[in-house]
Amino acid sequence: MSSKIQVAEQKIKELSTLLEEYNYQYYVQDAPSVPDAEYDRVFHELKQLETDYPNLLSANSPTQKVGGAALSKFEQVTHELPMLSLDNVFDSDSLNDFMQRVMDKSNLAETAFCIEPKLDGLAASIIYENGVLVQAATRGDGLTGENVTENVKTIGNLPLKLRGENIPTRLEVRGEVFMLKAGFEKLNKKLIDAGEKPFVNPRNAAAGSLRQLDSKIAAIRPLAFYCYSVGIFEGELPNSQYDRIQQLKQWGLPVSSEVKRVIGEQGCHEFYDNIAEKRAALAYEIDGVVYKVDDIGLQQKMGFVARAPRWATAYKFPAEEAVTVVDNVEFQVGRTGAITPVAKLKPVFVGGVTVSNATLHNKDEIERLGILIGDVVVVRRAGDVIPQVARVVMEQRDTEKTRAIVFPETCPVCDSDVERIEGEAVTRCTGGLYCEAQRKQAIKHFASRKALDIDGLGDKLVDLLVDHKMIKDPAQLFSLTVQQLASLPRMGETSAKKLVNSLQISKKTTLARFLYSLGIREVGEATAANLAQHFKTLEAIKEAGIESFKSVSDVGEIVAKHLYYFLRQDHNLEVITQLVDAGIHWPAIEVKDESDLPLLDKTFVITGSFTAMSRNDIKAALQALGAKVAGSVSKKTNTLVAGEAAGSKLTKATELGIEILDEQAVLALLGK
Ligand SMILES: NC(=O)c1ccc[n+]([C@@H]2O[C@H](COP(=O)([O-])OP(=O)(O)OC[C@H]3O[C@@H](n4cnc5c(N)ncnc54)[C@H](O)[C@@H]3O)[C@@H](O)[C@H]2O)c1
Ligand SMILES: [Zn+2]
Repeated sequence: MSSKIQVAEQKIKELSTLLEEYNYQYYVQDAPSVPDAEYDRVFHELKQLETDYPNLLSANSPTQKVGGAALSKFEQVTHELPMLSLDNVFDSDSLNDFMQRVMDKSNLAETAFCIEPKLDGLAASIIYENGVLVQAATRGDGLTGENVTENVKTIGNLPLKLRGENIPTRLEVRGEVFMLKAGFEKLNKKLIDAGEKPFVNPRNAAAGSLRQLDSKIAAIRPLAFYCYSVGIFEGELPNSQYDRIQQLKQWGLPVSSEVKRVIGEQGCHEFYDNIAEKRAALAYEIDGVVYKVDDIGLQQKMGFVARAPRWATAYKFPAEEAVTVVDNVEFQVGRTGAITPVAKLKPVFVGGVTVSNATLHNKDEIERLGILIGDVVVVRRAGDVIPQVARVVMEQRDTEKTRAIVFPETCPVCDSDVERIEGEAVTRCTGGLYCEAQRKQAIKHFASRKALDIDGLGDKLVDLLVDHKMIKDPAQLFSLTVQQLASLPRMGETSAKKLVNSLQISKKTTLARFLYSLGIREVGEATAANLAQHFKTLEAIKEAGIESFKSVSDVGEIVAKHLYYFLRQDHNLEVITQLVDAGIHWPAIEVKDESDLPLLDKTFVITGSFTAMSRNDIKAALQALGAKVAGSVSKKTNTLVAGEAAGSKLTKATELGIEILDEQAVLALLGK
């Protein structure tokens, strides 16, 4: 034997063993370790070698077999007609070759094809006797399948009894058991919540659900079925694949509404493009299109090869999943300070594009995936969705080459500390005002209406100022000159002067607005007002500890921590000092003793509309007298202030017997 043949023989052995292992995981365990594209690649490599060295082709080769063996825990069913697989093509040239072969055989210039979506589930054979469902089986190895009658009977859209006329006395329909995408998501969520292992994809979820010994479990799984062919039958059926499917539909059997009959190549390509576009929006997964010769006579004339008919082929969509390696993990800081780990991948072609980055979202996701740098991973890109790491191929982990993903302790952009608050998935940079990644966002917030309310400083202008490196933080706004501003595109001297003027005006503010303007996470206007009222001075707030923050109304553990960490960053403190140095000031908050707070510990709710005072002003005035102002009526509410057109809150307050004040009464209470 020449050494070349020996090498080929060795390779064939290797590939066969690998495919057998993949088949076992896929068909027996319902849990594939590699994406279909990877399986198909190995399969085609083996097929090519066997074509090149026909003497090395064994009848036992995975290329000659269908599926996996039936599990012995099920009763076995012998198929009267073998259930085969389908040949695959991946490009339009190979599809054209297939069409050409059909046309050569048919001696017709234009042949009719029945085109069907290639449903991504598992094949089943269902036998009806005198219109009654008597047996259902999986494909198994094509000759022997598993008896899953009781489970199939639980499938919602499948009739137990056929309806209509001329039903064959015996009829075997074949089709796909699959799971709707929405049902799959729900099922996986349930499994995860119950601490169980989720399914890799809807196909495997359908297979795992159908092949349950307990039909009660199958019954609660969201399975569906579509017919796509007829096996054995005793009775009359049309002589066209398309007409047969329509006939099945008339007997009450579910069929896909996408099935079409077209003539010639042109129609076939159009159908493919059409459904490829629709794919993401379909309620179920499809992995390609199946082209079948429509004329049953011609089908019979063309016949079969070992594992597939010659009269049909599947044109598979570009794979949505591919295998690659994680070279590194980098950390990106978003506009709001969220730190996102991003996997740097060995570039891989998936979902029609080359992908070299995939987001890992956050720490929880990293833990869920169990991913390490150097791991072999499955990357998924479906439709326009950004690429994700779907899972780690644990079988291929090389512990010599992998290392853990370590989250940075400081922000990779500004070096401030990062925080991750318990119960939150996101890790954030606490640099806030200082962090370059968050700069624009921070300045826009600072200038916004409820913050410093800087007239004329819109989002676009902030972008320009930062892009032109004229400001780095809000404090630098106040040293901008008319000349500098006027040099910006689309900015005349008049607008520049106006802006400098409104910056000047904005310096006079309140402590509450100032606190709000700092953009501390989850510190909204109401919280800022409560903080100002509680602590009275900026100094007191800077010195407060977590517990002390928590004693402020509306401030819980999380907000307290955000406040505390923000004010522990030297960078942030510097910006605050610069702002005060730039002249930002506010009136001192009077320290009132408790006798000045007649509404202390009283909870008010305000609803409806008012004429003499705005709702916000009423709120502020009540708070100044020590009241708490809440958003909804509950047993804890003491008083409801109800203006014009008050609705459900008024009803509820009346039901609970809570004191109700109209506009006049509240004005009197406030001494206005
Ligand atoms: N990831 C893995 O480890 C792994 C392992 C084994 C197999 N696989 C995948 O499974 C494929 C092989 O499986 P297969 O033999 O079931 O072949 P297949 O899925 O490529 O094609 C045949 C099957 O298509 C289904 N089908 C859907 N719509 C149909 C329609 N309208 N008409 C006819 N049939 C339709 C039927 O179930 C039929 O049995 C591989 O190409 C690979 O993608 C993956
Ligand atoms: Zn930062």
